Amino acid sequence: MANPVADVANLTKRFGDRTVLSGLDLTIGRGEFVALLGRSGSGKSTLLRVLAGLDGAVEGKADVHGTVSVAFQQPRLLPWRKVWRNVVLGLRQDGVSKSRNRALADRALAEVHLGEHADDWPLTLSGGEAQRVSLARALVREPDLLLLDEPFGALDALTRIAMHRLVEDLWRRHLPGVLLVTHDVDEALLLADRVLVLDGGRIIAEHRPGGSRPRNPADHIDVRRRVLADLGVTEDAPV
Ligand SMILES: Nc1ncnc2c1ncn2[C@@H]1O[C@H](COP(=O)(O)OP(=O)(O)OP(=O)(O)O)[C@@H](O)[C@H]1O
Repeated sequence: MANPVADVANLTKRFGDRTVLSGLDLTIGRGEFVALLGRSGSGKSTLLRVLAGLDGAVEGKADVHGTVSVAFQQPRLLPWRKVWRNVVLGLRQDGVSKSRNRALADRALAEVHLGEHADDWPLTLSGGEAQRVSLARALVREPDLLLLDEPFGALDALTRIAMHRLVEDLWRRHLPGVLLVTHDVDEALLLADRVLVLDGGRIIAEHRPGGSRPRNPADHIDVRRRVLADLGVTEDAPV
């Protein structure tokens, strides 16, 4: 693949005598939105942590070409810092001058439609708003690769739909690459160019829902069935 944003080859990760990732290969192209599905404990979060540079003790290659940011299932905001200060928490390590912080925070918060909440305290936010602050904190670094670790899992159904639209819109406008870990097959079919299934420490299947966006998962019933079969699920039940 030309000019990939992430390049993983023959990646192996062990915890003690347990091998979680085993010779895994994965390339994410510039401009691609990739979703990763897999059973609980299959190593999805482990792969994200390795790509985020949070866990370097691996064999093989896991290169990200550019900046990488992560948003997790829980927003992980510091309650004693105002919203905008939470957004810029990671910028110091990037060597960004403190004097630019407020402007960068305001811009990232505007991207997630929370401009008016910059001076609020995190505990006054709804769950969906807190998750959008977490997203702004990831966006403020202008990532080449955005890693999303089940970021919508804890949200109610309506907020989740709004977040899907927001993330798809952000990706389309200016995110070079997205890797979304999810348990929700429909979410993967809605958002991703490629849906990957992780099992036994490797990617065992790849599906491309295709079609025009915004998508309707109901238009992709055949792909859905194949993905579920790869996951070892025959019923239309949550994975
Ligand atoms: N720091 C660690 N020390 C030991 N084992 C770990 C550690 N982190 C993860 N593991 C193990 O690695 C395996 C994969 O974990 P991981 O969190 O990557 O799975 P996952 O696919 O993200 O699961 P889930 O869908 O439940 O979040 C699990 O068996 C887990 O217990």
